[in-house]
Amino acid sequence: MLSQFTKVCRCGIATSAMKQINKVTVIGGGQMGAGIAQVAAAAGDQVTLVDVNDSVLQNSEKTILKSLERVVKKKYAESPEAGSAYIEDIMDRISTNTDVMAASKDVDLVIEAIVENLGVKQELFKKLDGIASSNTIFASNTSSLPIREIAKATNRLDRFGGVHFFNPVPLMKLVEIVKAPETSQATFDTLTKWGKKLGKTTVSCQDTPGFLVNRLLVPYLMEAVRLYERGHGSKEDIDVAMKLGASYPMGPFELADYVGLDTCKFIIDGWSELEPDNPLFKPSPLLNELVAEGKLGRKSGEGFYTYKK
Ligand SMILES: CCCCCCCCCCCCC[C@H](O)CC(=O)SCCNC(=O)CCNC(=O)[C@H](O)C(C)(C)COP(=O)(O)OP(=O)(O)OC[C@H]1O[C@@H](n2cnc3c(N)ncnc32)[C@H](O)[C@@H]1OP(=O)(O)O
Ligand SMILES: NC(=O)c1ccc[n+]([C@@H]2O[C@H](COP(=O)([O-])OP(=O)(O)OC[C@H]3O[C@@H](n4cnc5c(N)ncnc54)[C@H](O)[C@@H]3O)[C@@H](O)[C@H]2O)c1
Repeated sequence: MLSQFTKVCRCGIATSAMKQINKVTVIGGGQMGAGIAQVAAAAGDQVTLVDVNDSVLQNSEKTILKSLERVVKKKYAESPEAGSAYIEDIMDRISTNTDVMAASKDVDLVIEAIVENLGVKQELFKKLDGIASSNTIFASNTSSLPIREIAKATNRLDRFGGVHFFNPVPLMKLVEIVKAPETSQATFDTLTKWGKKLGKTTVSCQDTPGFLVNRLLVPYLMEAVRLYERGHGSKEDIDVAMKLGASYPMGPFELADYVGLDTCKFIIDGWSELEPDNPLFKPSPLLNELVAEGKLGRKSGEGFYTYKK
């Protein structure tokens, strides 16, 4: 049987066609998953947000609501009633679920934003592949892992791509769309169209380490921490220097705390394993120490800096 994702051209040969994404399951209710769910629902998609932990999902709903309130304060400054209706409309399109299998059975797209660990992501997609419709496209929001390696856990390499959002998702304008070697053109086009529907600018990436942005950003952040470890500048001065001297909105230490130091460590550990001789990817003793102490940045209340809870 031909799937919806396949059309027959006049010559009678089955070809893949771009499809419309309207129903989305987002797996992982942390900072990225909540943001992706928000922007997808704001663009009109029916969204189910999934996490293994119900208290995370309650928190995600609060985060989305808070973010929408900030959006509305600007967008509907003159009309608070229209603002409330806008929020209600979006929140109505988002449901939450801790049952990943039930939530992924009959949707157009499953996008994963769980912990940055290859084995955990592969295990998730292997299970999903068994229950999701053959029409469903799978995508990962990974920051640093090869899309093809994650996709290999499934039998749908052609319907698997990377969709890399940036933090905070509601404000950051870019999405990297990653075409792994077996990602079909139809899947790539569908994901690109979806990124644009969400109001983002998309760039096309090959499945190379860090895609475009992180291949440049990770060495920069690692150089900042090494500068500090060598005692060549305080973290406060380095942050001020990059904000005022290079016009970055956040300094490197502020940004690492914002991203989450556990995620930063997962990324650099993975890359240093892949290329142990590359000095740019050498792990940082200070980053390791902070993560071992549970200091994960803003989300845990302390990282390079301390935050009010
Ligand atoms: C040094 C350590 C080294 C170790 C690390 C090594 C490993 C490397 C790790 C790499 C990680 C990669 C991660 C990932 O794959 C890729 C990324 O996502 S990288 C992160 C990209 N993001 C950024 O670079 C963000 C930079 N920061 C900013 O752009 C801004 O600071 C900000 C976040 C937009 C916040 O702006 P501010 O002006 O500072 O703060 P305000 O609170 O005043 O906000 C301004 C304005 O925006 C509204 N707003 C803020 N947040 C939200 C939201 N979530 N939703 C809706 N609206 C929001 C806010 O209301 C304000 O509106 P206004 O009042 O102005 O009308
Ligand atoms: N933090 C960033 O700035 C950023 C930016 C772009 C991409 N990413 C990528 O997005 C992904 C998520 O990052 P984050 O910062 O949102 O992490 P996070 O720690 O905030 O959230 C991850 C969530 O996934 C949940 N989870 C873990 N395993 C799960 C499973 N098997 N099934 C369902 N839920 C599960 C956890 O309970 C947690 O709530 C990572 O791959 C990361 O590299 C992060």
